[in-house]
Amino acid sequence: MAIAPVLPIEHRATADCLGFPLAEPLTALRTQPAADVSAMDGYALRAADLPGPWRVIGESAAGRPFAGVVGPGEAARISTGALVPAGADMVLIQEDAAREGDRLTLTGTPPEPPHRHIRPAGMDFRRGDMLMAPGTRIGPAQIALALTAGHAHLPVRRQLHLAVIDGGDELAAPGANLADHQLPASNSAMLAALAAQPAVRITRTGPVPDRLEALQAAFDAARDADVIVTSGGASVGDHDLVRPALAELGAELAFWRVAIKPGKPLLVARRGAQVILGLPGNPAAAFVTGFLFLLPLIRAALGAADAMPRPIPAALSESMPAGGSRMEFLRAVWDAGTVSLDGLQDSGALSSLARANALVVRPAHAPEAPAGQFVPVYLL
Ligand SMILES: Nc1nc2c(c(=O)[nH]1)N[C@H]1C(S)=C(S)[C@@H](COP(=O)(O)OP(=O)(O)OC[C@H]3O[C@@H](n4cnc5c(N)ncnc54)[C@H](O)[C@@H]3O)O[C@H]1N2
Ligand code: MOO
Repeated sequence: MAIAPVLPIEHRATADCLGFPLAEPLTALRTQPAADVSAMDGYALRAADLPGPWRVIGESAAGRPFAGVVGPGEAARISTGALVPAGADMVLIQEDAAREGDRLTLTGTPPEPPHRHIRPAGMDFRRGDMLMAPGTRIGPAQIALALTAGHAHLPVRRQLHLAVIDGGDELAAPGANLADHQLPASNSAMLAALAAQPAVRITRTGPVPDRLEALQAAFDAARDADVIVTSGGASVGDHDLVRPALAELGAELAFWRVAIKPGKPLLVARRGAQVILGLPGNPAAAFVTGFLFLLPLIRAALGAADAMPRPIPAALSESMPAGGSRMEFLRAVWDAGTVSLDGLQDSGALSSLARANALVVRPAHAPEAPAGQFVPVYLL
């Protein structure tokens, strides 16, 4: 992941930060709650005055506190979230009280301990508390926490610009009438969907024909992207033009080919700060390498603490045949801790990819694994 571009930090409106990793540590700018508040609707009074009765002298509502002091024998009507008035140290819930005019009597059981229905100042966090570490992914709860802690804006990396290019003479636009030598382009839409998130701005180009100048022009048009991802043309055939096109553009090849199945002809290159991922054209190979390489690259560039996908153990529902010379990522269905391999693992097959919700990892040269054995699984 050392190859990931480092995106600059900016301050973004907190409500618009969904999915962005936090770029700097976040400390609380305020204490929550700022003062003691009631957790229930009822009456604020003094525990020492139990068992009552009391005289109701005013009201503390959420956002409209009671200005006076609750003295001996007195009570204030109070609502959930309202400040506990000065003098009071107990909230009697209204179900345990009866009120007639300003006279309040105890009908049920008083709270035990007496402060049970009072949320003390700082119960959630205090000003200066460290709330979130850099790299934390901002989800719905993190948005609410940051806002409550007084942060209208958050430090995050700027949006990553991803350019996705479809290439190949056999590819046609969606919906076109097709001859047998043609098929609808689907990889760039699939990869764009895989990468889609608010922190990523995606542009798509193609299908680009198998001509060096056409591919170079597509790369050139995407020169401002942080990451370019192509699919197809990464292998060894006469029409596999990604490497030659990159060489012409002066991009530096970081590596080409990895010992995984599907996904062998994966290519990674750099052009200045830009990273180019050349994924294989076979759709399942494009998906698997997108999941294993593109998504971690995006997460690392955005500064996520957990850039790499994490496998979980799951039990095989049936035996798994011995593996070959490459590490494999097998399409499977995971259900409640058990995983079933799909019978169709050809890297050109999309039907099994669409059925799968998991990838089972089979190491190179793995012996046959019996049913019930735990294997590492990536949930999709
Ligand atoms: N002699 C060898 N042949 C091949 C090798 C090898 O090592 N030696 N590797 C094989 C492996 S493994 C893979 S994976 C493929 C990948 O090749 P490419 O990345 O060059 O992909 P293409 O040949 O361009 O296309 C493969 C396949 O995928 C379809 N495709 C391509 N792009 C799209 C798209 N955008 N949308 C939908 N489908 C797409 C394309 O039509 C082909 O059917 O190479 C093996 N060959
Ligand atoms: O490595 Mo390729 O993706 O299997 O057909």
